[in-house]
Amino acid sequence: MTISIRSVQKTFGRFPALNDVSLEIAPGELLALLGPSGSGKTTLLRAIAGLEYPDSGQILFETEDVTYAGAARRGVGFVFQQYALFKHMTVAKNVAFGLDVRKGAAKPSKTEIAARVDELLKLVELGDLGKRFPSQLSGGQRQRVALARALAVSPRVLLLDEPFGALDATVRKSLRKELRRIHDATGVTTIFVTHDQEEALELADRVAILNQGQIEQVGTPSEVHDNPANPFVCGFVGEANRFEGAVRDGRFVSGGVTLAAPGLADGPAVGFVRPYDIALDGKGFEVRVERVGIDGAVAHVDLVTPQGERLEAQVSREQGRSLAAGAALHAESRQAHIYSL
Ligand SMILES: Nc1ncnc2c1ncn2[C@@H]1O[C@H](COP(=O)(O)OP(=O)(O)OP(=O)(O)O)[C@@H](O)[C@H]1O
Repeated sequence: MTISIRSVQKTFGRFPALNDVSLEIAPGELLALLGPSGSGKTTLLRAIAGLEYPDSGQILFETEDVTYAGAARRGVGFVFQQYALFKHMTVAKNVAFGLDVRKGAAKPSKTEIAARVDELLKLVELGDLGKRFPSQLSGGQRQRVALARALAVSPRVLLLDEPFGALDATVRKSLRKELRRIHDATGVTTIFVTHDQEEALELADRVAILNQGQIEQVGTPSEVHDNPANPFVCGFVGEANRFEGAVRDGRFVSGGVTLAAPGLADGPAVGFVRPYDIALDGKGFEVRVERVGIDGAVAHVDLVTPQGERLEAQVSREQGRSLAAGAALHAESRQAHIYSL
């Protein structure tokens, strides 16, 4: 189902939580809403769910205007960060809940419900745990149950608000892959809120980056990472060294750091270089190695220019091992992102 968000505005008191937000989500797409705390992600998700109403603007499901429709009418499945499972019900009963509460002809038979619960528990790989209670599950398992429960009613759209936020890093990573697999198996249009850029880039088909109630950029993970539209996106998506300086004659200069800035007009600018876009192979501006930290297959090298600018390069483990603190080198960026101010 296509979801269209058109010029949505939402103010709490005098604070604009959403400021003229427009966004189109394609059928079957997995879209991440990414942004820092307070940027409006949850407010936008709640407006799509029908748990919050915009002050102005429109939300369409296909051609149906649902801007002021109640949550129940929209056919959305919702998963929150906090496990909202019913503690006194078994896993199977939790998953069945949305079907059990249906009335009259809309309610499937007992056998149908049991079959659907079985199918969903298999899908989230909890096939054997239907008889357990939520208190007998790990945090990751509870979120799988929450996901199965949200999917039970065959929602038109699945909305997830930081669903893995309360879990540890390893469980988060594996559930991320699970969610992608489940999404691919069900094909349900999914919107996923996160403040974790790695999670958004790894999981989503497209990422919408929010900042102070506005959308800064929408694009595929590669587009927002490789071609960030503005300094905010560049600093927020992927790691980056940031320098303030000026462009003169096609070069950006910030103290001892120089970067190629072809085609940019002379004047004040801000430049970003990703640590893995810095080459330490004898060319470029002068730097001194302050520290080398080996982290698995890569090495993080802290560098300082003679004028005092600090930057980090990421090189191979082998190259990192060959570098000693105090060594004088030359650094060159393979790719930089420079924005006129
Ligand atoms: N019910 C409310 N009443 C007043 N202000 C609110 C309300 N809900 C949200 N806000 C404010 O609106 C802004 C956006 O909040 P929102 O929860 O959408 O941000 P978020 O990007 O989801 O943040 P987080 O990642 O911290 O959850 C925040 O400044 C928040 O304080």
